[in-house]
Amino acid sequence: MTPTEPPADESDGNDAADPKAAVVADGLTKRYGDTAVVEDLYLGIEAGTVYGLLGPNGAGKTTTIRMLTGLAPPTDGSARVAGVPVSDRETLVSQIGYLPESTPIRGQFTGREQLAHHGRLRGMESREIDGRTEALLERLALDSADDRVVTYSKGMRRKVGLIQAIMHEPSVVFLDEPTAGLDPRATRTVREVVTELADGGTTVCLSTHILPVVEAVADRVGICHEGELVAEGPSKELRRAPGRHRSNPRGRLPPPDERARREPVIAIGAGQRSTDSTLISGYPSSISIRVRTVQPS
Ligand SMILES: Nc1ncnc2c1ncn2[C@@H]1O[C@H](COP(=O)(O)OP(=O)(O)OP(=O)(O)O)[C@@H](O)[C@H]1O
Repeated sequence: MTPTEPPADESDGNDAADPKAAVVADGLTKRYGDTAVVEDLYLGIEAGTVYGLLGPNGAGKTTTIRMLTGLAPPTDGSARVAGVPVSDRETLVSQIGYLPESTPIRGQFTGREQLAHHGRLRGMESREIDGRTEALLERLALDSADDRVVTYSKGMRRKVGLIQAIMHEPSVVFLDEPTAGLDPRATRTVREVVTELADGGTTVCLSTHILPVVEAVADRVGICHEGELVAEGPSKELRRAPGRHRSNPRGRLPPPDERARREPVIAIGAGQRSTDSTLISGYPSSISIRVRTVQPS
């Protein structure tokens, strides 16, 4: 059972009837061949909040987002986003925005042209496209909008992708590693934009393997490990053991006792009884965390 699986005695275990639920996943599973890369995922994201999917490389974050955006059909289970079943991608696209892990680039276009093209695909009027584009280019400090996107740096492409994801003012936005390739200043701006979206009533679901990003913006956090949501709870209850650090810079695995001291501990549900503990190993990648799954005592 995943940490968020509804108790068996709840009416039908489906939050879709809850008007506050913008994203509901009900036993969502994705298998490739015999391998389950996302397994039995139960998730409910309240409208107007920011949800962070945190986990190391290969944990299943992108696959989860691709299922929730209707791009990867689930092998099992179901999900609704903004009240729309993810199987109905045609209806879903008007409700959602999506920043994929690799920013889609139309090499022959300038940044401005790419955004205008996307706006038209989303049914926006020219005046609306122009207004939103100018406002967001300024907000994200992207001043090369008339250069061809093929000449953009990774960070600039990320900004174009983010504008594309939000310019049509969707009710739910999915951001896959939104701060990847951004410098600290741009990272701060993106965090602010995410917070502003939620303040304006937009629901944001973002994936990252960077703990401070989640701590800064997310209302709730789900920790993915090997395709399962191993812990879930309010981000303000994330706890890191003092004095522990992130990773071994040389990428060598230290001895187990030293490893245990070095790895940050995340406990969700502070002050509650710990029931088990799972080591999420990411060596030598950028996240290596021990998760203590807790439940009320
Ligand atoms: N089309 C596919 N066919 C087979 N396996 C796949 C496919 N797509 C993803 N996987 C596998 O599913 C697992 C989860 O991948 P996913 O990209 O969802 O993880 P992630 O948490 O987003 O990782 P990252 O942070 O590196 O992007 C990985 O082991 C990956 O190799």
